[in-house]
Amino acid sequence: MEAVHFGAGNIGRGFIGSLLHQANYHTTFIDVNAEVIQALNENKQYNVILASENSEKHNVQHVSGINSVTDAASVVEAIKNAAILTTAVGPNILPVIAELIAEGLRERVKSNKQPLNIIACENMIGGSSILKEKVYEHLASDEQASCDALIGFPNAAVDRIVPNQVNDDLLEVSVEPYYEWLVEEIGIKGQTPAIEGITYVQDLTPYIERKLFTVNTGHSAVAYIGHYMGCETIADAMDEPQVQEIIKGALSESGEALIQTYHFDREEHQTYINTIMNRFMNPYISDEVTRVGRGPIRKLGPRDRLIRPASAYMEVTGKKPTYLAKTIAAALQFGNEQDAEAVELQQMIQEDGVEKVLQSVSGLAAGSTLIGAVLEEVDRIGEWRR
Ligand SMILES: NC(=O)C1=CN([C@@H]2O[C@H](COP(=O)(O)OP(=O)(O)OC[C@H]3O[C@@H](n4cnc5c(N)ncnc54)[C@H](O)[C@@H]3O)[C@@H](O)[C@H]2O)C=CC1
Ligand SMILES: O=P(O)(O)OC[C@H]1O[C@](O)(CO)[C@@H](O)[C@@H]1O
Repeated sequence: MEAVHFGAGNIGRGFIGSLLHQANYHTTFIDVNAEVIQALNENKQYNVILASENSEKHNVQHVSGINSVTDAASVVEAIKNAAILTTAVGPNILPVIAELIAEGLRERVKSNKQPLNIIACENMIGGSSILKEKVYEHLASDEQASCDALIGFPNAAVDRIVPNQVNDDLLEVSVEPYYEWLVEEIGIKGQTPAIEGITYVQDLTPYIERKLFTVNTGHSAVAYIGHYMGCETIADAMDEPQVQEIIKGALSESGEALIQTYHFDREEHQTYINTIMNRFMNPYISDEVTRVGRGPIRKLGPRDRLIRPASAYMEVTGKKPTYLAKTIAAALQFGNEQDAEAVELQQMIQEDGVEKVLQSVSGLAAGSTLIGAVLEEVDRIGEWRR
């Protein structure tokens, strides 16, 4: 069975590639990183190491790579024959890969009448649906109709912490033992792919919101507050009592919104939060706050991990959030010369001020309660300096 996976990075190799191998797929990774593609074609295997006491090693075999910059024709050929297509490239890259996927589908549906499921494994709500929209922009209406019959775009949520890392072996990747891959069954065309590790759910919304507004809200709180306080890693930040206080408060606020919206059991949700806090403190992982905070414009978006839970908390409780507002205030301070979005955000703040940025980037109404709450925390932020 052939799998095509876009993005041979941390999640691609360390999570999706590993499960595809265990499910007996040959995986063709598509990437723009020539070095990684060359290594995949030369080595034809790589190791995934579990970041835990025993450093358990999983050897992932039956892999190859195609450089989509230099060999688009081979990507089209691979898509024609694939039994599943997955992505882990980052939300901003989905529109970039859409045209090539459209070319592959255009050729595929002419001769291959087997269904194909395309699963975007990105930290975002509705990733596969957005990818479908972008792909369809490149297809004529008759081609779209053929795809409607055969090509599924089920939405998914993926959860596994895979930090940036430099290993002697370029392909080796160290990952936390925990993982969760949820796929919405309703979007599947044909049989559900038999991949151990995927949990199929009828309605993804409660699960992806629970994941994004707990794991990602919490992780970004640690990253932004920690970065503001001068910490380099998530582990350093988790050692700070103020970070602990803010993350607990932020997850209690997002938790309230989730519990009231989706009727999660209060005790079970607290256990979920505790598990996540322990994952952030995994001593076998070294994760930079700059990685976890990367792309602050995306993360300050209206539907993302900071603004959405803060707005939802206000909707269900009628109160203004304190700890999510502190986290948003810290996100607005996230300067990092290596991060194009961080640079752009700081420029926007300099030119227009925080209030305007919260309107344009976060979609908040001028004079809204949340803007007021964040501005109060921006004024107080100096209190957290170490
Ligand atoms: N690393 C993590 O802990 C987690 C990441 N995610 C999500 O997984 C996705 C990928 O994240 P990571 O693996 O951490 O990032 P990464 O940066 O390690 O991997 C992304 C890969 O995509 C490749 N890429 C960039 N442009 C491309 C293009 N046009 N065509 C093909 N490949 C291209 C890059 O070269 C890179 O190899 C993101 O949406 C992220 O939010 C989700 C859960 C956890
Ligand atoms: O990948 P993003 O959306 O930039 O988020 C930062 C990272 O921190 C996490 O929230 C937890 O590891 C990952 O899911 C993610 O890679």
